[in-house]
Amino acid sequence: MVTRAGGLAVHDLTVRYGPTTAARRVTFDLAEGEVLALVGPSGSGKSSLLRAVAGLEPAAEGAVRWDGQDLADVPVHRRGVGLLFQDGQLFPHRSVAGNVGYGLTGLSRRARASRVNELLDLVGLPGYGPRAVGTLSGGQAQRVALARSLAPEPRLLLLDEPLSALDRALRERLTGELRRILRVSGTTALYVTHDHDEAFTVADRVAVLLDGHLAQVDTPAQLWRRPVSREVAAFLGYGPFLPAEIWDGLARMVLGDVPLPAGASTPPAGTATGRATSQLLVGLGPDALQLGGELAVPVLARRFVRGRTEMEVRLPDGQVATAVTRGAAEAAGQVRIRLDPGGAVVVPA
Ligand SMILES: Nc1ncnc2c1ncn2[C@@H]1O[C@H](COP(=O)(O)OP(=O)(O)OP(=O)(O)O)[C@@H](O)[C@H]1O
Repeated sequence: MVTRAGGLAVHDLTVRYGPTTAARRVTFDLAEGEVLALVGPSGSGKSSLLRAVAGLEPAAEGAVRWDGQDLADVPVHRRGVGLLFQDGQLFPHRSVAGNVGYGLTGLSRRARASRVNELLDLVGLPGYGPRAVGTLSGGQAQRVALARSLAPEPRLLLLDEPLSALDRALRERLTGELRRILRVSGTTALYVTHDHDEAFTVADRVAVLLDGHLAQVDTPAQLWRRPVSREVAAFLGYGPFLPAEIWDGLARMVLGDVPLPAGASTPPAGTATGRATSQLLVGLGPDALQLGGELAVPVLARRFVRGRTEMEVRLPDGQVATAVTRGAAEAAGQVRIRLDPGGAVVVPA
């Protein structure tokens, strides 16, 4: 990987707690102004990595650099990083303005008040300065915490599950707002979340951490269309996986043909166009199976969510998959399904 001169460079970083290796030889970089999300299942090492970048956890091996400078001997408070956690932990005895202005030292009273107002505008809470923090809703409190962490203009903002304590509707709304706020303020940020949808919304690139190792770093679109492995695809929500063979540039399997990804100049390793092979898997995405095809399959369960019916069906090979249709649909014991090839991905077996 090419390490850019500017911004953050994490190189071969390993984080250990006694015998437990939480992150193993992780390498990535982050350009100034870029937002990178770090996603992965619970226990995959996301927080440990973030803490090591902040300097809250020592690196067992490897390096964290900013603009080429090794930060190993730079203490947390001199790294120029801002931190925002799940519970923003506002100072309860300070007003909103007192919280936001907390890290603003060396400014005149007037300049400080003006900067606080600017930040409250940015996070959508104009006029909230005099409010007691105890009177804020959870979403408002988290926005104040964000304003406080942005106030001193940290060169790097580290966010660890900043929205996960909020309810789903609020989380979805604030995710979009967070993206806007980070863009407008030009903030360089590392954003930890276990929710890939949140990561896709907020970040320019997404890094998938699985069991302590970095499995893939890509743009959201590229990650979704071309997960590098079954494990990454499964984390993103693809599944079940069905064995396939390549024939003339198509992955052929029991439910139909799936084109190899656009731009895939060569088939995945171990395969050859025009020759049968058992080296591939097709992962079904959430919309890959639609009602109204040829193949009759038994229905195991049905639910109506967000205006569409999702049916759990049993595929010919015995695996359980989800077939969807718009609107509310009744299901007798069987339905006919078809594959939408655009909703499936091809990964190495
Ligand atoms: N202070 C600690 N002491 C010992 N082990 C730890 C410590 N902190 C984390 N671990 C272990 O390191 C591994 C990675 O944990 P980490 O919290 O970094 O994962 P995570 O991906 O952030 O998980 P989550 O999404 O659940 O917060 C886990 O096996 C965890 O049990």
